Amino acid sequence: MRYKYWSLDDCHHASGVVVVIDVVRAFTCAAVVLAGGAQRDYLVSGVEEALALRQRLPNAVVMGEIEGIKVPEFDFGNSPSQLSRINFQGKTVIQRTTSGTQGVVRSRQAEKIFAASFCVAGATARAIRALKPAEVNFVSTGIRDDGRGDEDVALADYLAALLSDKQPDPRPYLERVKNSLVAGLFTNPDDPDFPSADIPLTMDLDRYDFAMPVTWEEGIAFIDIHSRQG
Ligand SMILES: O=C(O)[C@H](CS(=O)(=O)O)OP(=O)(O)O
Repeated sequence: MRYKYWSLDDCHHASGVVVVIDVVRAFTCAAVVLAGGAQRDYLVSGVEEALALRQRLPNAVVMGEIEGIKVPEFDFGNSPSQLSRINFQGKTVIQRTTSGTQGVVRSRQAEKIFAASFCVAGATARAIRALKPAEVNFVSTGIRDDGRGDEDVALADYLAALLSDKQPDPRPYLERVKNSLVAGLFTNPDDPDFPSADIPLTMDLDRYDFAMPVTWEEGIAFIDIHSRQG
């Protein structure tokens, strides 16, 4: 299997099997709300788009952020520790984030997309392996010019090792999340936007036994419980 690495800047060229990665925090949040009972998690690019979709869909709530800060009109921010305390049974979630959902929306050449974080890593690797692809494309959505994004590249490296049957020790990969630049924002347990409890959740390897394949309907991307694999 061959592996290619992409960022938000060039992922519009990625084709075939594409794994869109956002460890801190969008796709940790996506897994949390699906595990918490959400029927569907729509992944959108714009704030207005998210709010308009909420108007159209029954039992819909919006979660996400701009640069990590909850949008006042949204129901929830982008904190997996806060979202893990909510019952999403019967709800449809609409998610808009600065990095993760943009990666999905921009990967328009992909034939198959998986949204991924460490808490669904094992199931994601199994779902990819079942497709027997010759090549896997990893989009690390957190990469920025200032050095941010190593937490996403760490997951790409870990998945590549898993897919190569190397039986990797996960600890050095998870250490990279802890030591990432973005993790340094999460020092205060009471910070409403960057609570310190979020980082341990983003490092909770295989917390959930499902992958998050993305489906498109009428031009809108979503993950739903019927698409779960792994
Ligand atoms: O809220 C987050 O963790 C980030 C904010 S940003 O990308 O660092 O501005 O968003 P996400 O899309 O979850 O990476």
